[in-house]
Amino acid sequence: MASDKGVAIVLMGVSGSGKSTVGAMLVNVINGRFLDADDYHPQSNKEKMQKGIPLSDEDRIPWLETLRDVLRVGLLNGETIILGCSALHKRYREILRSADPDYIPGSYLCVVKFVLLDVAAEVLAARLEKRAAEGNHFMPAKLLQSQLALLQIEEDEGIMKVDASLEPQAIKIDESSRSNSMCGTTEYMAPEILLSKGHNKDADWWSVGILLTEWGVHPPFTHPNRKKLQEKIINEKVKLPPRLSSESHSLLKGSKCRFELELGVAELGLQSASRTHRDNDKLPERLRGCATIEDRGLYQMGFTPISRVTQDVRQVKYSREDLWCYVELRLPRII
Ligand SMILES: Nc1ncnc2c1ncn2[C@@H]1O[C@H](COP(=O)(O)OP(=O)(O)OP(=O)(O)O)[C@@H](O)[C@H]1O
Ligand SMILES: O=C(O)[C@H](O)[C@@H](O)[C@H](O)[C@H](O)CO
Repeated sequence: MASDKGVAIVLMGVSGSGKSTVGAMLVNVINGRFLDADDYHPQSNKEKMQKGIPLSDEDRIPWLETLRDVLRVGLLNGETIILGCSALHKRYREILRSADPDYIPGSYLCVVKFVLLDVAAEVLAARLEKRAAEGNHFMPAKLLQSQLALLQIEEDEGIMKVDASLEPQAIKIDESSRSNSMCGTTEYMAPEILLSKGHNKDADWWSVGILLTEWGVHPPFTHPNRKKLQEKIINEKVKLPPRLSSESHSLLKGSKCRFELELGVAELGLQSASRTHRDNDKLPERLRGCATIEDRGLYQMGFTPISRVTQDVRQVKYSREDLWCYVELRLPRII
């Protein structure tokens, strides 16, 4: 089951950014296991770096594939793994993401998450020189430039960036930190995503609200022209038609409100979709096909992309009553 899959947090960054230091601290505060990618380098890679020669793709790819395999075993066992790994380039991160057996390449929706430890070059150089002087690491400071030259992240990847030039105790890795990634289906996107203002999990609540409105009433924002659609989402308010039942009104006016209907549904509602198979016996016969909403490949921190859910809902063509019945059955978990 997708919901039983573990999660991997890859602390990434160039040499000296603090992957081992921060990783060791992080496992003390979350119930997880720390893996240091350096421990998986073959001796030949270490010797090459020791000689001051940067690794090539040929050196890195088998190493990353080994890490991928190790991560996969952990994920399938439901573990939380913190991996300290440079993962400097997108092509390297894609190998690590493929540890998630359901990962669709290029989607970046995956239980393997990346956190970039961001440190100014001069701070890095000072750290590495100090470490080299202490003589307890194979990586020479002179390789720093080649590492910085290779480091590249793309906005779409939704990588969390943390300021790791601070003292280790002051470094905050906060899941609620704002992301600037923009991916998904426009109809379900919150205004702050469209405005690239940075967003947090509230944006997921917005999407759930849109979904429920679509199920219960009609899609609140539609327009054949994408730009016009975006303008509508940004500028218009969602209205709840009075013809809905009082039960539906109270559902839509749940306590964790967001916009005018204020659909108060937490991210848990999205996670609950993954448990659909398990709960099927609790559903009326006519609703059991709703299991098709499960798509293990499309999870991101327990997030089921709404577009996929609605697409499946449309395909099975349930009546509005059926859908409300389905939503209400999920309610105890959703709110
Ligand atoms: N936040 C920090 N503040 C000050 N010093 C730090 C900090 N983080 C790490 N260091 C020091 O910098 C050096 C490199 O740290 P660490 O080994 O954790 O980095 P790394 O990213 O794992 O490096 P590498 O990839 O080369 O193994 C160590 O000497 C460590 O004590
Ligand atoms: O991709 C790489 O070039 C390597 O992972 C390096 O980053 C080293 O392993 C590490 O920095 C040594 O400590």
